[in-house]
Formats: sequence, C-alpha cells, structure tokens
Amino acid sequence: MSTPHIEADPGAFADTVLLPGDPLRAAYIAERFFSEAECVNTVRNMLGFTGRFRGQRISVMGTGMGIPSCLIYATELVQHYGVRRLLRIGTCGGVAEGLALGDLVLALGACTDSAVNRQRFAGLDFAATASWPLLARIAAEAAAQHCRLKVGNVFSSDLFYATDPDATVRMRRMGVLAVEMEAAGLYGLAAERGVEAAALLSVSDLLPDGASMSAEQRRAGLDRMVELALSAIIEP
Ligand SMILES: O=P(O)(O)O[C@H]1O[C@H](CO)[C@@H](O)[C@H]1O
Ligand SMILES: O=c1cc[nH]c(=O)[nH]1
Repeated sequence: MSTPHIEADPGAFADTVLLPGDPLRAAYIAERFFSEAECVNTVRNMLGFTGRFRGQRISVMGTGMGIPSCLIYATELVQHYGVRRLLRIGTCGGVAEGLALGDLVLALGACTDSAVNRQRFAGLDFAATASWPLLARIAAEAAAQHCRLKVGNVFSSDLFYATDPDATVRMRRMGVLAVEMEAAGLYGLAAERGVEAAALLSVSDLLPDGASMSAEQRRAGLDRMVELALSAIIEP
C-alpha cells in the first residue's frame, strides 16, 4: 500500500504516532528511545519509524514545517494507516513572560492565522483544542515526574518570519504562551476525523528576539520532551 507521500505496508504504523516537524528528529528519537526500530517511510526523506518503547508499539514520523505539510502526513496516517492518536512533539518560540529555553508547553488550544479550520467549518471560527484524554495524560505524567509544564493557548502561525511588529505584545496580552506552526491544523483534522491529538512543545527561542537553540539542539536536545511524551502515552 502507498499514498502519494507514504510508502509503507498496511499496519506499518502503531496506533499512536509522535510527530516532530524535523524528520531527523524522528530518526534521532527512534534510535535513542525505541527498541526494534524499523524505518517505515523514506518518501521525500520524511522519515518514519515504528518500534517499541517499554515493550509497547509506537511510531514516530516527521511532518515538515507548517500546517499544509503536517496535514498531508497526518491525514494519510489517519485515513490510510488507521492511526488513532497524533502527538506533535515540536519546538516553539516562547511568548509568555518567564518562559526559558527548554521549557515545556502543552497546547490546550491553538489560535491561528491559517484558514484551514474555516475551510473545514463553513467559514466559522473553530475552537482548535487538544483531545482531553491525551492532554490529561501528559499533564498527569508531567506532575508525576515533577516536570515543569505550562498548559494553555499557543499560536500556530503560517509565517515563521512574522511581519507584524505588535504580534508578540498582542499575543502576550491575550495569554498566548508560545508560537509554532502546526497545532491548530492538527487539532482541526483530529476533530473532523474523530481521533486524538495534542501538541507538546519545547521552547527553542524567546520572542521577539531573545536567546535561541542551535539546529543541533533542536534535533537532539529535546530528550525531556520526548521522554515525557513517551511515558504519557504508554499504557501502565
Ligand atoms: O520543531 P518543529 O516541530 O519543526 O516546530 C517548529 O519549528 C519549525 C520552524 O522552525 C516549525 O515547524 C515550527 O512549528
Ligand atoms: O514556529 C516557531 C518555532 C520556533 N520558534 C518560533 O519563533 N517559531
């Protein structure tokens, strides 16, 4: 079986797929955290892997950057491979006061300047929210691990290089914690298809122009987020 963007056998993906933007982060996660890891997709170098974590089957696959790319992969995973749980593990720009590099943000909701959810919802405003069971598991696991986690709104932007100089101030005023580029689209898709989705993010830079992680740190320096995601999704 194959889709336009995934060449993998039926059943090649686990029920739950971790979705980093960077396919090299997917490879790093499979190598570092999975046993019996097998590469299941290489089309366009959007690497996907299935393996086991603490004995339970789990997959990880890159999505590329931005809602359109992410939704191509997420839609095909749900529609053709029967995936039921989509957990984005990404990086974000910290907006809220007090956030530091490496802090973890769990996207309860996602505002956006993208039109994708309006297209799904007859032009109306859709409240793009994470799935409660998945969100609750991650929050509970963070508490059990004494891991600092901020839960709240993020902004999924179409523009990495924002053009509005007031954007950060406005977002801060509205309680937005951080900016990234996929969660709102993922949440809209999950709602429409009746599957679970959440986005767990590591702060990789501080907006508007504070400190930032290197590309290498963004590939491999996010272990705390990955460990939290993995331990939250496996069954006890
Ligand atoms: O680190 P990832 O998961 O790619 O996430 C963030 O990084 C990319 C921008 O550099 C966008 O995809 C954004 O959402
Ligand atoms: O989308 C993103 C991701 C990380 N940092 C940002 O500023 N934006």
